[in-house]
Amino acid sequence: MMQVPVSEIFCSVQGEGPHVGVRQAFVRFVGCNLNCSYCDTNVQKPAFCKFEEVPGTNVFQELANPLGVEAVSELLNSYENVHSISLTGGEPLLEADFIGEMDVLRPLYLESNMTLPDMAKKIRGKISYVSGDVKLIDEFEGENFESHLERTFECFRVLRNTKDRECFSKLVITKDTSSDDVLGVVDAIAGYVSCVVLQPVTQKHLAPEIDVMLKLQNDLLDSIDTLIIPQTHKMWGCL
Ligand SMILES: C[S@@+](CC[C@H](N)C(=O)[O-])C[C@H]1O[C@@H](n2cnc3c(N)ncnc32)[C@H](O)[C@@H]1O
Ligand SMILES: Nc1nc2[nH]cc(C(=O)O)c2c(=O)[nH]1
Ligand code: SF4
Ligand SMILES: [Mg+2]
Repeated sequence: MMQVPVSEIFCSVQGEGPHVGVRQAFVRFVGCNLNCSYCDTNVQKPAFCKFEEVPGTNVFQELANPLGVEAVSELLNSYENVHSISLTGGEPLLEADFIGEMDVLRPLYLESNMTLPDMAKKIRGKISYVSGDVKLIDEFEGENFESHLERTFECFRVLRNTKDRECFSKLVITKDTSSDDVLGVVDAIAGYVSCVVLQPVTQKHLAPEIDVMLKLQNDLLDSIDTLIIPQTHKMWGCL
């Protein structure tokens, strides 16, 4: 039976994107192949997985890592009235083999940096929702920006929007984001996604100007449904 380290398992509401507000069970895997400057999540491997048995209590059990796929599935299935199960991290596609063996009662909602197309192929038939980021950072170890983008586009093609799978894209926008870069990548993935979400970075000192966001949305709306939605879970302090 497969085992992997897990950072946390909890039940909350989706705080980002077009399904903001739906109740979800979350499993946060550890480890990431990227290192985004704005990342709000610890991607290191912890000795224990934090499990919030009763949603919203901030009371956690500590489960020794690694956890088996049956245990993780059972913990996720313990939550009531869940719309879907958020696979996040870190980068959940690094654990595609584990995800392939999960046996859960609700649809899977993948939160990914969309840079691992071969891993995506392993689980595409199991995923009902894809919240796919495009990372516009231009510092990559051993790889240039163009090949990073090519792999990103390939990953969107693998996990593209179909009648059985909803795929949308999120782009975190900072004050340093180039609007031309955004227009270029959205043009490349427009055929693969249901809509685009511009997500302003949450740290105030990194945030984009509001007029720049609204102009970018307006330019994108000429070709695709485009929403501006900030992270909402941070506003009311839930997980
Ligand atoms: C922590 S990541 C984990 C999943 C995957 N590695 C990814 O980046 O999509 C989950 C989401 O949080 C977003 N995020 C991380 N830090 C953020 C910040 N400071 N402001 C806004 N969104 C942020 C990411 O862009 C991503 O959409
Ligand atoms: N409430 C809530 N919504 C989220 N949407 C994406 C998250 C993530 O970290 O992947 C996240 C998260 O950590 N909490
Ligand atoms: S890809 Fe996701 S988890 Fe990895 S560093 Fe970037 S925001 Fe953080
Ligand atoms: Mg988060």
